[in-house]
Amino acid sequence: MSIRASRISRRFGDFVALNDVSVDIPSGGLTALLGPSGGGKSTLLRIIAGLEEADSGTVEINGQDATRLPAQRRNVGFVFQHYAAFRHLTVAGNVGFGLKIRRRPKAEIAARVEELLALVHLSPFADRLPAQLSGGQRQRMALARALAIEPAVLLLDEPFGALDAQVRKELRDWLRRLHDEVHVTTVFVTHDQEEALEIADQIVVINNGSVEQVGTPDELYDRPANPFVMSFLGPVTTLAGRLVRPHDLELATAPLDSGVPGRVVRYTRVGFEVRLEVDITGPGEPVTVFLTRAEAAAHRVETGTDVWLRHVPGAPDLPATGLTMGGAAVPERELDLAVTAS
Ligand SMILES: Nc1ncnc2c1ncn2[C@@H]1O[C@H](COP(=O)(O)OP(=O)(O)OP(=O)(O)O)[C@@H](O)[C@H]1O
Repeated sequence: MSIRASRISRRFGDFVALNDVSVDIPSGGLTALLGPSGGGKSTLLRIIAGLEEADSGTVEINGQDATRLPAQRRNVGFVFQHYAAFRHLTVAGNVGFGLKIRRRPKAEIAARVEELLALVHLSPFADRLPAQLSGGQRQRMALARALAIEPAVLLLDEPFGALDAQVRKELRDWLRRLHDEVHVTTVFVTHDQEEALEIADQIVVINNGSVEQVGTPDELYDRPANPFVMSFLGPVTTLAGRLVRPHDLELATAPLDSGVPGRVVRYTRVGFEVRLEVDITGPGEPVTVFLTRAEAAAHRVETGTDVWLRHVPGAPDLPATGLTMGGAAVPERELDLAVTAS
């Protein structure tokens, strides 16, 4: 079931949450709506679900105009970050709830619930209450419940947002595998670029109520349309007026052809990686360089080493001007790298 949102605008008072946004979501794919907090991702998802009305624009689901259809007639399954389970119902009861209110025969409900619990690996927990599950198990139950009604589309709003990093990672791998089995058209909201790059077939980057770029993870990473997309997808730094990625810089300890000279002022080991801060000779902000441990060892770099830097030919770069970080637009852990570009 494909989804087409065309020319969607939505204001809250004077605030423009979505400004003339158009998005095509292909049938059977896993699409991520990615962007900073407050950019409008959830509002767009809620408009697609029918939980929120657009001021203007249309929503088509599978070629049918759904703009005026109430949520319950759009055949969508929805999972939120904080999933509200029925506390007094068992896991099986929660998963089967949608079928029960649709008055499906008992035997059919039982069979479907069993099948779904197996799919989300919760069969042994069928008779537990939601309070007796871990956070990750509860989100899997939420997904099973959303899938129970056989929705045409599955809409997930930061479904793993409240969980710790390890569980998040496990669940996202699991969601990708689940999707490969079930193939229901799925749209999920995330502000985590790694989550989007890792599991989505298509990514829609949304910022300040507008679409910045749409593409596959590789397209976005290799050919970012603008400095915002490039800096949102990962760390960036500036060399000779170009916005580049810190691991796309070549480093040498002897003059390099068209290399920029500088001196290492900070050396930090982060797991398998070495992160350097290089003060450029002459004016300019320090440049961040990421090397593998082996590269750093081969060059014998340490704090105080004189180095030459060059951008690896063919790696993406953009003019460093016009980068609008605007407050919280860039994830916090990227900020210390991104500020060197502003
Ligand atoms: N009901 C509402 N009333 C007023 N403002 C709202 C309402 N819903 C959303 N907004 C505002 O619209 C903007 C977009 O919100 P939205 O939830 O779509 O962003 P988001 O990209 O999903 O962010 P997050 O990742 O933080 O959820 C935000 O600035 C938010 O404060």
